[in-house]
Amino acid sequence: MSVVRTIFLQCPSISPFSASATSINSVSVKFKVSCCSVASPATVVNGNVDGKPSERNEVRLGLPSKGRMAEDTLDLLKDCQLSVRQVNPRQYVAEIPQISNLEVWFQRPKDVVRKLVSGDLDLGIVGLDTVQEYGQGNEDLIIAHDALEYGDCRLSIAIPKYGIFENINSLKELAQMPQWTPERPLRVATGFSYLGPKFMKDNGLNYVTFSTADGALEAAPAMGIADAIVDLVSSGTTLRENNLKEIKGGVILESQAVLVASRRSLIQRKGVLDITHEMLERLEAHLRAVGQFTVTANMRGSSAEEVAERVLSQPSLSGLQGPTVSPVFSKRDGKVAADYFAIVI
Ligand SMILES: Nc1ncnc2c1ncn2[C@@H]1O[C@H](COP(=O)(O)OP(=O)(O)OP(=O)(O)O)[C@@H](O)[C@H]1O
Ligand SMILES: O=P(O)(O)OC[C@H]1O[C@H](OP(=O)(O)OP(=O)(O)O)[C@H](O)[C@@H]1O
Ligand SMILES: [Mg+2]
Repeated sequence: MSVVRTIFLQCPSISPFSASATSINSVSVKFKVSCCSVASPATVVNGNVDGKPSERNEVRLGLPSKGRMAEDTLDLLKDCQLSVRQVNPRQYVAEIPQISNLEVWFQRPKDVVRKLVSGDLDLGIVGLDTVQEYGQGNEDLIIAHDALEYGDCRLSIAIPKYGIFENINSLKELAQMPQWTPERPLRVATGFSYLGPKFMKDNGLNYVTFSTADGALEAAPAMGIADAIVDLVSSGTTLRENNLKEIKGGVILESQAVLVASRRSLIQRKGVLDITHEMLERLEAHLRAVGQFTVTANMRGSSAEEVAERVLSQPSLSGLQGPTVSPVFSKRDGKVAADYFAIVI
């Protein structure tokens, strides 16, 4: 448990002369991950030939080396008492002292996914969008934890608010626009060249072409390069500032950071399953504790039982178990007395 912040309570019914609340950093959680068999036939891939794990003894975890996920990932692991120790920031390999036999490798998010597929990494933390885009439905990739509660965004189609799109508010309406023909298809700019076309195809948009771009996609419609874009949206500010809008039925994927594992590694590489358990227990313990607090307050009373009774008379104060009540001793007129009791709930 670590102290994150202290608040002072003002609660007349328990008349505290002081109280503090400490956010709980972890609760006890036990996980069981099991893996049955490899669902897909073994393929020949770099570092992982015929489904056999490559020759190494260490378990490898890939983390984002850059971008917005990099710092948040290290912060989350630190909150789970899994501090990543990097000898120097230019080195791409690091360790987590609490887990022996684990190597941490810093890679671009898309390379974390590619290297999981190739067998050069066993575990990784990236956004679900990156797993889906670069994993392309590969059955070797298993989402071990699907909600690490940061990196929230959605992959969405956006179109201009103006011109021929002014009254278009749904994917259906977009698909039915007479403008799109084999000669003049809907032009979509996206960095998601797997998920974008797949979604359009699955939703019956036939006359569509895609162009790829790495950044500032929101400028493409105004520049006349594209009619629509498929990109990540979080607050919606970038779309708004560029006169674009999302449409009904146009969300391709809801994404946040996930822990992803290679199925073959879980089954075949010694230590991967145990390390995955250990990480899941720590992650879940931390995530479940978010928003829970331990409150310590000193209450006046004639006995511990009387104080406990008053606390328990308010179900919202009882907590999961407890309260713990202990006398607070002070010296008055040369005599030791306990007029107050410390409650912990
Ligand atoms: N605006 C956003 N808000 C929240 N999370 C986001 C946002 N944009 C992206 N993400 C999440 O963060 C991940 C990394 O995005 P980021 O833009 O930091 O890196 P990148 O796209 O790999 O790098 P770059 O954009 O420089 O090519 C994305 O895959 C997605 O899961
Ligand atoms: O809805 P918002 O909160 O405005 O966020 C959306 C923007 O965030 C991402 O871009 P990023 O900041 O990663 O820049 P990039 O285009 O260089 O990837 C994404 O590609 C959008 O452009
Ligand atoms: Mg980006």
